[in-house]
Amino acid sequence: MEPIIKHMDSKILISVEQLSRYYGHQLAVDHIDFTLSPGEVLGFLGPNGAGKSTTMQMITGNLAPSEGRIEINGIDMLDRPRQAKSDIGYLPEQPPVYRDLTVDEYLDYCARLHRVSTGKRGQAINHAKRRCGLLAVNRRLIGNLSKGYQQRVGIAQAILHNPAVVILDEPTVGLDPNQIREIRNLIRELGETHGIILSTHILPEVQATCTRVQIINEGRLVFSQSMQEIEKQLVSHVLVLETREPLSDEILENLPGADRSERLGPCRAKLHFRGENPAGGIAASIADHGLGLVELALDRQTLEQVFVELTCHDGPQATGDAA
Ligand SMILES: Nc1ncnc2c1ncn2[C@@H]1O[C@H](COP(=O)(O)OP(=O)(O)OP(=O)(O)O)[C@@H](O)[C@H]1O
Repeated sequence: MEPIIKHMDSKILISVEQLSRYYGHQLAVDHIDFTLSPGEVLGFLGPNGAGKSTTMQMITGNLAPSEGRIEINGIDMLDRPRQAKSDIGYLPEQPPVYRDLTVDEYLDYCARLHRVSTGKRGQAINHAKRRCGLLAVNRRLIGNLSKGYQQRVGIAQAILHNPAVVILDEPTVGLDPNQIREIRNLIRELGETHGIILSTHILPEVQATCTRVQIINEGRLVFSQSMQEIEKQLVSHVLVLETREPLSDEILENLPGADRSERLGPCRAKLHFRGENPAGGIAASIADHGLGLVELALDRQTLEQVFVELTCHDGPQATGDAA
């Protein structure tokens, strides 16, 4: 059987070095460097106009860089664009599906565009349909399918030619919550056998799907970390406490395990702690004082807060995590 990734032994699927793109005098992408390895699902984030689409168009060989190098699976995009492109599957923000074709007709057309040989075409189409859950809609007109199924057809065309890298631009926009869950599961599955770049504005999507996150702001990469590293940083050391009866300053200052408190109202406060979560002792103390516990929960930092800090002009400056 054909291997799922043609060059699984290659360690780096995408290598981008000092990649830049000017539009006139405007520097839209400013000397960015990054790599993508097999099995990675890279969340590519940034505010509107940050340079995501420009970067993806350059990586997919649809836009010439002003400077820099792009290698796809060891093949230089500028020297050998046809070979480099053959290892990329791309789902643009607007899926390039033809509403008047059936799923089979459309995928056959795409397989020809991707130069899948006649002998392998049937097998490639069936494989893509199976992975994307499309076997039941072979003969349906694409225009009559739900948006979620149309998106699956878009993903199927991106993986038809068995590329090492799949690039997905906002793949869940406009889908309902069930469809979103299905497409996210599909992306996670594809991530096991391909390198994936996922561009999205939906931060919980990144947390649910990606193994690494990269943030671009004003053309520059300002953040690049594995999801594991991010999760560690998002572990909260703050509890939010709410009681039925007012909290006196004395009680607040003497809650067991809390280093410092921040009053949010007469009955509400944030409690900062180091080390183990002291919620058990605090709950017991509140009960001893007969104050009536209404809420005691971790105040979790979210990826959204990280994103805002790095990309909002009023927020703190980006730090040494810049790639
Ligand atoms: N064809 C073009 N001609 C001139 N300027 C452009 C062109 N395409 C993009 N730009 C500019 O380059 C910058 C980066 O745009 P780009 O579309 O890459 O950002 P983006 O991060 O994809 O934004 P969005 O999330 O809104 O799609 C923006 O300032 C944009 O206005």
